Amino acid sequence: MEFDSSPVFLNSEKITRYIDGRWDSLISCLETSFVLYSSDDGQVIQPVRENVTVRDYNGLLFSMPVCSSPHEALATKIITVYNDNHLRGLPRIQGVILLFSAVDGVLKAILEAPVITAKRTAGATAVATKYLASENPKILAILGAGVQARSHFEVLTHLYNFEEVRIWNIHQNNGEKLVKELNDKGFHCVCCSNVEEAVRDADIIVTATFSKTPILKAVWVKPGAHINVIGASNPTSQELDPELMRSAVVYTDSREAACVESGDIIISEVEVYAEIGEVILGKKEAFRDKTTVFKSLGMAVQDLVSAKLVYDAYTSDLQK
Ligand SMILES: NC(=O)C1=CN([C@@H]2O[C@H](COP(=O)(O)OP(=O)(O)OC[C@H]3O[C@@H](n4cnc5c(N)ncnc54)[C@H](OP(=O)(O)O)[C@@H]3O)[C@@H](O)[C@H]2O)C=CC1
Ligand SMILES: O=C([O-])C1=[NH+]CCC1
Repeated sequence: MEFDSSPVFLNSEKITRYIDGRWDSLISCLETSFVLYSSDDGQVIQPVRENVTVRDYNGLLFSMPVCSSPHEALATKIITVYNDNHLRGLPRIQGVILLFSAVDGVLKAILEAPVITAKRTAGATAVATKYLASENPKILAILGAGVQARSHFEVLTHLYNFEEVRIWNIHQNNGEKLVKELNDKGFHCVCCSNVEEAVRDADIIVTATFSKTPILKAVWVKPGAHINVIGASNPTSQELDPELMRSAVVYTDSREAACVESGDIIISEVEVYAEIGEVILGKKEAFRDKTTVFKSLGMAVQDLVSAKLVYDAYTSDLQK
């Protein structure tokens, strides 16, 4: 029997070709992944990710396995997160996603992780924002000016027509660089010199930084705003002050992960009200008129559905 076992290797450039301009398909896949995960009927098996600390170099190694029966697929994302890599001129997040057939265990593809991680995280935020933000949001504030800030800008301006987009970054020159890059493409964004100025009256806020301590305070946030908390993905880091966490209705992607991984939840001692999948399933309410927090940690099933979207587009292109 002939058996060609070679998996395809999809680098960032190829992935970008098959994922760019496909926000609606990606958002729809991610919505499905939230539903499958929160259905709790064994269709998705996703343990809490493992991580190893690289103490000497301020690094982490994450391993994120998952099986999705409806997709007949298995995946594992393996990434490193090195906080000081900007000093080396390297990305802080690197790695690969391995995509297997669940039917026979064949490794189908190896995909570079950064582009998918950027897009699927922003796409997941888009799903949460669609359910939790007020109708017709006018002001968007993004805290951070890195990879996630860019992909969140892209997806949220795809979904909404904002009157104002404000960006704040710890190093203002990097914030200004991003604002210039976006304005050169025809957008109109402003760079703010402090967080309070950036979030004043904002309807939607994104925190996408590597801060370990809170950067966003309750007193600065308009009641009823929706906040997507993307950073602080470990039990000792926070992006939001505990008062803000306690005054908001808190949603997350995975309750099981949030209770062991999210400093914003653990240190603030808040209850998770619902997984976003439970809201989509109609099991829990979406409080659009209250201040809401979506604590995003990132799930392997999001990587699986996104990798599959790219792989399927690539293989159907080959058959043309
Ligand atoms: N929820 C999820 O699914 C995912 C979450 N993440 C998390 O999102 C966050 C952003 O990741 P990503 O955009 O890829 O990273 P980048 O390195 O591209 O950007 C990081 C941003 O954080 C800023 N920053 C660094 N240190 C601090 C600090 N002490 N206080 C405030 N801002 C700071 C950086 O500013 P400057 O460059 O000027 O130093 C930069 O704007 C990280 O916490 C990461 O772990 C990432 C992937 C998925
Ligand atoms: O889900 C993910 O890929 C990550 N979450 C935190 C860092 C990377």
